[in-house]
Amino acid sequence: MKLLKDILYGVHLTAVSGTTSCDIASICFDSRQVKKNDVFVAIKGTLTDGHKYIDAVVKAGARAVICEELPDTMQDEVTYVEVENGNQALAVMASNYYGNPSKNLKLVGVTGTNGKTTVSSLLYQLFKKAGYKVGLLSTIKIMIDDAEYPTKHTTPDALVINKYLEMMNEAGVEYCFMEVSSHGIHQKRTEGLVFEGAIFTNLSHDHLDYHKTFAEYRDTKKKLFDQLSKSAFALTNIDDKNGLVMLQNTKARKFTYALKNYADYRAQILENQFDGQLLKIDEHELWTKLIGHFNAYNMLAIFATADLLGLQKLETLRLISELDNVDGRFQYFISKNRITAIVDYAHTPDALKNVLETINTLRTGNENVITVVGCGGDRDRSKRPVMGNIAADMSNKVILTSDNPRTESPAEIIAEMEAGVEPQHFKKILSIVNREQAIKTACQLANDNDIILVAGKGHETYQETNGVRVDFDDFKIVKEVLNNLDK
Ligand SMILES: CC(=O)N[C@H]1[C@@H](OP(=O)(O)OP(=O)(O)OC[C@H]2O[C@@H](n3ccc(=O)[nH]c3=O)[C@H](O)[C@@H]2O)O[C@H](CO)[C@@H](O)[C@@H]1O[C@H](C)C(=O)N[C@@H](C)C(=O)N[C@H](CCC(=O)O)C(=O)O
Ligand SMILES: Nc1ncnc2c1ncn2[C@@H]1O[C@H](COP(=O)(O)OP(=O)(O)OP(=O)(O)O)[C@@H](O)[C@H]1O
Ligand SMILES: N[C@H](CCC[C@H](N)C(=O)O)C(=O)O
Ligand SMILES: [Mg+2]
Repeated sequence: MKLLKDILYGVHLTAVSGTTSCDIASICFDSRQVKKNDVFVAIKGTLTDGHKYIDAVVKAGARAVICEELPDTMQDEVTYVEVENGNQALAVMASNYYGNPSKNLKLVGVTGTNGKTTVSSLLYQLFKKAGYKVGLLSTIKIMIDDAEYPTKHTTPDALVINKYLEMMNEAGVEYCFMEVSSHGIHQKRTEGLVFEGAIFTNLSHDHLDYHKTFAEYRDTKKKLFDQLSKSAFALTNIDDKNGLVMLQNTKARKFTYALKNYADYRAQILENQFDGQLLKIDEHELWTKLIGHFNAYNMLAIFATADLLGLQKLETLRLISELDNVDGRFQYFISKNRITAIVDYAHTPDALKNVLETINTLRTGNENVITVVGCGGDRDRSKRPVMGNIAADMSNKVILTSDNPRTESPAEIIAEMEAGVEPQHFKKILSIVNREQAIKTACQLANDNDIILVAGKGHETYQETNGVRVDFDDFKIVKEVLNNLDK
């Protein structure tokens, strides 16, 4: 039990009815989970409004209700607190409830359209190798040093974040790296957290269903930097045209990285091969297994972060060369007949273009590139035609297919992708709704030495349709099919 007034510390209250000196069992923002003596926080969401469920939570035994407007009828035994913003209140309350765990470790946030999982997972690996106890909150998984936990979000809700940070405190974790998505920032899931630093990777087309305009999407990302303290660091990629925007209003110490422009941290690509690339960072040569110019940015970002967090530069470079690729990011397998199958989480136009550019620059002869790709349902529809055309333009053959249709019709999503394909590429494309069948067809079409790219789902081990997730693993399937075809 915790006192309501302690949980509310730092929350801007606009009205209170009842006592705040009451005991609270736990914080809840979903009426369906409220138990006796809980405090319920009403949130205005995208589908419904938590305020509609206030009567129901009171019946279920809630001791207190936090809301943006006090209800017309109030019960004497319940405390009602009015706040300006439910999401913000929830985030601050969650931090207080779990003892402000972000203050007891060095928390670094990574934001940007692409590269968040890669950068945060590599930082986790790097700091582990350097001998520290490390935490990770990422799209793929949550790690408390060596213990792994599943996750459904890139940036979980404030209660989940703070619960895991508290567990990290208990486990003696010193550094934690976390992905900060634009949905997370917009829904204030990370407010109330104390960041040691923040990293910006890049900004390109995504989530314009949710943020409506690119400017709004950019400004949402920028908020992470606006909220940093004076002692924190703000590290940005200034080869990206929005890199400097992130630093405009931050109080933090500002640092830049770049491959093309003058910056505090610079890298050069000396060699690029299928099994790795040679980089020059800080006058030192460094071999990394991660390929593609986008990964040169990722490696530079982690080198700079390690330096800003006080690791020795030479030791960092040595450890970076040992880092392994992240699951589902350019994960490849070479078959008996030298067909290369690559699984990559490219689910945005920019990521798809980068991956195909990398593949095309590594081609040594006249091998064909066969791409299997789809676009997610209930997500930004305007990505679909653009991704359809990028795939067709940069591959010899494309199979358009499904990627988590969610509540949409898979065939209609594919039709929207097809609509973007320019006429000169029409003969390259095939559409197969069933993703397994699409992968099988790509494998059947592949000749010796060809390259198959299966894009969009990366590490995911499911396909989601109408709220139901069935087991589905791109890498496992493509490997099995090629082996069974004896190719
Ligand atoms: C669009 C979106 O982001 N939605 C998130 C949001 O839910 P919502 O706004 O739809 O909530 P709602 O259903 O309208 O309900 C409003 C409030 O009423 C409450 N409620 C609802 C029903 C009821 O009977 N009783 C009740 O109390 C709900 O608990 C909620 O507090 O708040 C929920 C709780 O935090 C999230 O789980 C949910 O994520 C949904 C499932 C989702 O798919 N989000 C994706 C888009 C997302 O967040 N992705 C980013 C990654 C993007 C990227 O990296 O590219 C992420 O960080 O994971
Ligand atoms: N720095 C980068 N710049 C551009 N593209 C990148 C970069 N790093 C990775 N990518 C591409 O984007 C894909 C997704 O990378 P990653 O999972 O690291 O991004 P993310 O930002 O975590 O994505 P999400 O928003 O889904 O969490 C990769 O599979 C790769 O194709
Ligand atoms: N974080 C991204 C992941 C997209 C991955 C893709 N496979 C899909 O399901 O659309 C999102 O939630 O939009
Ligand atoms: Mg991610």
